[in-house]
Amino acid sequence: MFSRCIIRVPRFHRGLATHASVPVSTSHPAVLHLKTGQSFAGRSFGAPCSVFGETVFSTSITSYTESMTDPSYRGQILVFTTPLIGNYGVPSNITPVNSQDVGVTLESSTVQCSAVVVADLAERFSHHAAVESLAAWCARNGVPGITGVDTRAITTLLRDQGTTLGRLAVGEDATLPPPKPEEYWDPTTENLVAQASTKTPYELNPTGDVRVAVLDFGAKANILRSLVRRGAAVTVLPWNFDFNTIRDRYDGLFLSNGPGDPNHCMPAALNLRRTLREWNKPIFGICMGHQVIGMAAGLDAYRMMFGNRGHNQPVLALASSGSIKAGRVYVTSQNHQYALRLQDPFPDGWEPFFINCNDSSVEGIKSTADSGRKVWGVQFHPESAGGPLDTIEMFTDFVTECRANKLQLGLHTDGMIGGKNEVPTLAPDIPRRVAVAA
Ligand SMILES: NC(=O)CC[C@H](N)C(=O)O
Repeated sequence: MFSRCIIRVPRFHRGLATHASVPVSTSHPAVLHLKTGQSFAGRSFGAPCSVFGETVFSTSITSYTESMTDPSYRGQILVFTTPLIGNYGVPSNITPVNSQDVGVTLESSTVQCSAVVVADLAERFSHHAAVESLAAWCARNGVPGITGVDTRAITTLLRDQGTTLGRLAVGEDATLPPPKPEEYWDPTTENLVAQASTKTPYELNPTGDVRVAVLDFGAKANILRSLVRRGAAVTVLPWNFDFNTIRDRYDGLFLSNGPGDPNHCMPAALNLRRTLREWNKPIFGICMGHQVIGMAAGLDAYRMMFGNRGHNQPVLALASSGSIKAGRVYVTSQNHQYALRLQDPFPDGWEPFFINCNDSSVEGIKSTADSGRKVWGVQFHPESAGGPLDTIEMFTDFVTECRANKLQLGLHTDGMIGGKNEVPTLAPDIPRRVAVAA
């Protein structure tokens, strides 16, 4: 008998199902204006304020919490193409103390994007780890959102016109005419990396057996976790710190992701050019870090039409290295607006590593086998958070190379820089987030 279809509706966990602080039906009106002239009216949620930003879309179907706390989204109004957003709420962002402690559960300590645009905000949420709704979280972090707009139409426009400056006008502002073209704020004119980077060096997992310095352009927490989980002692440095002044203390250098135009990072690329000339240990860069490696190698970083943001970007490996096999396609997590220009010939000592299967943009570069160097850069995010873990072993490859390099050089022996367990410090006052065994 099929007269009654029984659908099991999961019970909301521990009474955590709530309504947003202000139900959308009674919230303020909101309008998303694009500099190209179109406007989309909906209802506001989150913080009741108006913002400017660069309007971009992401095709990810999960992980709105990770995307929104990714520092690379700084200055951007993030449009989710997935219609229902907020249905699993937001977890606590305080990390339980364990051996992989980098201080946060999500990708940074706060919401980084300027605003979010969703078709259908879920005001009720259900997840065992959720502690609040998306709307309440946005409100607490001063970030406005708009719901009830046709995100398919907005995405089609952004795809056809390219990434466009926008204004999310909320409340009374929503009744005003759209800003004039010259009134739109362009976040890429600012050095967003300088805002997102740590201001002072700090260490994670100082008892790790291999020492990795991280140039922080706005690093996602999962990048730091991925290094720490593989046993690295990590020193996080401000984006413009000249690593050359301390490089002899390290077994490897990592360059992180970061927001905005990579050309603002030219000072870091120039420092790196010297490192590449004079220091022969493993170097790995992700996204902004990859672009900085490319600029140091002599490649040009250009602005793409609408970039790649999502968790389903296929990339083809053109060379084998470590866990990566030439000829294989890997599905990757991405969030970028700029890319390295493919040029023929490539600079001496360098080769393309990956290419995007959709738009043929450069997805990775590496030093050639005969260059004597071990340097890799990838435009995508092997650390995921969110997205697929197809390329996560690139972190193992990097830390393994650092370790092998250290063994070759004999740095593992006692007597080097005060003995193998002593952590050389940059300055006595570097704060240490010391790992505590779980
Ligand atoms: N995720 C990133 O590191 C992004 C790099 C750079 N901001 C870009 O948009 O291309």
